[in-house]
Amino acid sequence: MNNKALDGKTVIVRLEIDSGTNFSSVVSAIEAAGGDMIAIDVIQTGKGSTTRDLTVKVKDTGTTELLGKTLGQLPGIRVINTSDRTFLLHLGGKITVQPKTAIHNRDDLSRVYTPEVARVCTAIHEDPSKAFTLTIKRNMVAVVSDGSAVLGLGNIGPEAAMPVMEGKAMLFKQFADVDAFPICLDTQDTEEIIRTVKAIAPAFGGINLEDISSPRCFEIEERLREELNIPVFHDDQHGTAVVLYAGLLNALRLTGKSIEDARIVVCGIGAAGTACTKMLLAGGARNVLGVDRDGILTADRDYAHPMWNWYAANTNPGRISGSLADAVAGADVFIGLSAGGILKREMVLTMNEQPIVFAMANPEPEIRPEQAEDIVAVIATGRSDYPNQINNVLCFPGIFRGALDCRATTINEEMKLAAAEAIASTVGEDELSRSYIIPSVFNAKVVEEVRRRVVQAARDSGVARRNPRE
Ligand SMILES: NC(=O)C1=CN([C@@H]2O[C@H](COP(=O)(O)OP(=O)(O)OC[C@H]3O[C@@H](n4cnc5c(N)ncnc54)[C@H](O)[C@@H]3O)[C@@H](O)[C@H]2O)C=CC1
Ligand SMILES: CC(=O)C(=O)O
Ligand SMILES: [Mg+2]
Repeated sequence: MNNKALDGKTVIVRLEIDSGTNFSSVVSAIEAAGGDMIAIDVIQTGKGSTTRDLTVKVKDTGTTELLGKTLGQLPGIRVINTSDRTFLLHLGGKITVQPKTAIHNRDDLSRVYTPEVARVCTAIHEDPSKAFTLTIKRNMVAVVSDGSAVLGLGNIGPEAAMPVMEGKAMLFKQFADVDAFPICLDTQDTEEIIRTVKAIAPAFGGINLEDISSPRCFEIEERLREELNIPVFHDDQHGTAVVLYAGLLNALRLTGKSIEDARIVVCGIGAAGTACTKMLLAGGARNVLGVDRDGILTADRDYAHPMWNWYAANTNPGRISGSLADAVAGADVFIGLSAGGILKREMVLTMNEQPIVFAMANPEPEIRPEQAEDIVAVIATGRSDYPNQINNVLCFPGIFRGALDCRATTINEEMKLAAAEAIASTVGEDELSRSYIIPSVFNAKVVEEVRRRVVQAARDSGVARRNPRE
């Protein structure tokens, strides 16, 4: 994986500098290592030394490492630590739990806690549906991962998955005022995950499964959907599919292509790639080719992965076989949900006229926009630092806001389609351009419109348990 993708761009180096040391040697060492000093803060001054934080712009991880080494070799200087701004932002985690009211006196205490709280417990015992009105269940979603497919980083385990899940919880709160709590499980056993999620479900109004690898993710989601009466949504499958579909509708509109006639290559037939394909087929696509590590999936082969047999039977009508390069030649659309850097410029050059490239692997896309933007009609990635961010963050806050507001028992196909149409519709005809096929995550209209249409779809399809006030 490319380390540049993980780099913080600015690092803070804390130095202890002996009195009498010439500071210009520090500045020269930073420049020699390829850094650019942009600020100095004095943290502490003592008789024999001063502690300073230097904020330095760096090009990549290599520069950061060289910086620490070079400065550490200077006489009279000790490097206390080097931390980039991203790491500083993660110190102690990114979220907290806060009470809604303060406890000022014994009267407050006896109402929030014992003895008065017992009356509320009894009321819920008599009518369990009151958990929705009298507990955090009404607005609380569990973000559950087993750390097995974290972004494109792979099976890095539950502790390492936490920063992503905390990030998802932040996005839920900021964009849709949904309270969400990250739960990273120390098991990758399908049955144990199902049992554990069912056991914690009473506290939650919805379950957002995240970064669980395929094929286990399919069974886990299916079983939990059957066995729980709250929405269970595997974000990497359905959140991604909803946003992909919205972006593709607009990119096709811009290029004058039709979904029925477009040759669409989906690379990475895992959780996201499979769900995106299902949505494309439901939307009318007739010429989809799936590609994974062993090449194009074809019905001429038998796969150990049961979903791939389904996939091969429902795509690739011409039973083409071959590599990613073979699949991409003559294609109208490339959708990458696989691994960074695997789509080469030479391959893009073989695509049909006005090619559409959605390189959605995170953190490193299948191809960087700067490598292809001059030869494509539209390019999108999953990242926040390029235009056209096709990322499930455009979907999951609004779809859960809608589902919680109408107390939906599930999130069904009708609600997903409504969410996709809502996202696509927030880009007006006069706004649509090659660098604006999908709204920004900061466009407040997105969550509101997704919520509104999702509530309507839930009501129309009979899964809403209440009619929310507008
Ligand atoms: N932009 C977005 O909103 C989203 C992006 N993603 C990204 O998509 C990627 C896949 O995520 P999931 O489907 O959740 O993971 P997954 O582990 O379920 O599936 C990944 C699939 O990609 C295949 N793959 C890996 N390297 C490949 C290669 N060199 N050539 C062809 N296929 C290859 C794997 O064999 C596997 O089938 C990740 O990078 C993830 O960050 C996932 C969800 C949302
Ligand atoms: C965006 C996201 O959920 C992923 O890359 O896994
Ligand atoms: Mg994910």
